[in-house]
Amino acid sequence: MSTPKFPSPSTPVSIEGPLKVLLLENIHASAEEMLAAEGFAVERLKGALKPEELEERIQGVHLLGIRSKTNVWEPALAKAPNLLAVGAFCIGTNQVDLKSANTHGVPVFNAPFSNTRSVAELVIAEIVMLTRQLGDRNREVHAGQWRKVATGSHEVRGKTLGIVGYGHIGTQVGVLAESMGMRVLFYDVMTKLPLGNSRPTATLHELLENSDFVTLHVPATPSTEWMIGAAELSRMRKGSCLINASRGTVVDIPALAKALQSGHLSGAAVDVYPTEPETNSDGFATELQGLSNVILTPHIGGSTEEAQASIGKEVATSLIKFVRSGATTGAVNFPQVETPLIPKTHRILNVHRNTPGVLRDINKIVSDLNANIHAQVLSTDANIGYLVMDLDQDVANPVCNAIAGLTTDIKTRIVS
Ligand SMILES: NC(=O)C1=CN([C@@H]2O[C@H](COP(=O)(O)OP(=O)(O)OC[C@H]3O[C@@H](n4cnc5c(N)ncnc54)[C@H](O)[C@@H]3O)[C@@H](O)[C@H]2O)C=CC1
Ligand SMILES: O=C(O)C(=O)COP(=O)(O)O
Repeated sequence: MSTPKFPSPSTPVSIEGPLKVLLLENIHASAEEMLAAEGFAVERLKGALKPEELEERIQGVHLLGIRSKTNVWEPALAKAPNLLAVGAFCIGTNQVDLKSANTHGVPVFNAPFSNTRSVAELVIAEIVMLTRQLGDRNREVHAGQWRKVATGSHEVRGKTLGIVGYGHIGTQVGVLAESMGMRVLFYDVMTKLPLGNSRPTATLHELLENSDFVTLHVPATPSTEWMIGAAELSRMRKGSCLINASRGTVVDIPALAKALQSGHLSGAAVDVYPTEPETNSDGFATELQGLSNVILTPHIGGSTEEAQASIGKEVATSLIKFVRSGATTGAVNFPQVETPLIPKTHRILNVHRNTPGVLRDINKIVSDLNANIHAQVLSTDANIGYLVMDLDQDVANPVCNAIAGLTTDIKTRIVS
């Protein structure tokens, strides 16, 4: 395990003027509206930022909003000592160095459910498109060719769908597929409740060998990196199809291209790629371009108006609750604390290194100032402790300044 890098601020988080919010990647307007309504100064950009660009733009930012593209790594976090939180307006948080955000006292909030149905519906559409070769037929007629064929076209009814990753998206795909008469298998590293008539397979290989369509719904983790390579593709049934709307690092694309060119696979639908452009004005190239019965989409699985509006509201709500009360419920990398504000008190939020004696030092500061603690909640993880403390208003500032001066302090602020 790498030793965590802790900042040592020695002063509380400084917030002069309105809270500065930077929203990237065309985050839905609902988020900007909610955050601006709180009196925050919101800047909203359409594209993602490269790591070196983010290191520049993040300086002075209190709340950062991203989607799946912008990487938030340690160098950027180290240049944003006043960054309070990151909102990942999506599901996946693999683009954020979660451990570094944790040790910098920065909770990361995402929207774990809001776009799952959108992805599931895209996958169902792609299963039908692939089995009827609609992409090719569509292109041919647009080009003035009339190629009416049944060869290689099949009904989905009675075919087998194999789902890799039976989570929020995979389960919805399974239910929708069953409603179309498909047989559903799934492979997951966790024991899952099979919905409907779906059935788990003991191994990934068992799923690959018994499916007409394989769809991937796993997160980007070390265990899923390149999990579908040449060996796995060769285990898939001849004439079967692969769908990837999870992460680009799950599938070895050159190997997929070879499996398609050889005719081993009869089609594929790919929505995510190992590297993707930061903005819509950038070009894009992949070995899959020009191959027949291959559907290529620009990471739009979650891109519906319904999903984006819902995500915008959900993550903005989490960020506002954290700013106003310190609630970390739902943060993917932080100790979970949520406790109601107490009238006529000032709330101190303190993130510290999880070493013995910190709470003793903090409570000594409080008792030396004869302060009355109305409420105190502490939650810890391996690296940090997160303390929420409600004090009499007249002592909160000196206590906050003294706590921030402790060598174990990571981030301390008073909830205004
Ligand atoms: N293309 C797009 O626009 C979108 C892509 N996604 C991607 O889809 C992924 C899945 O989303 P959800 O279903 O909401 O996540 P989830 O966390 O509900 O489900 C993921 C499932 O994968 C399983 N899993 C993890 N590692 C595995 C492995 N090595 N082998 C087999 N199963 C494994 C987990 O146990 C879990 O059941 C997200 O992490 C994200 O990367 C999500 C939304 C939109
Ligand atoms: O929700 C996810 O994890 C996604 O991949 C969606 O990504 P996006 O918000 O479209 O950049």
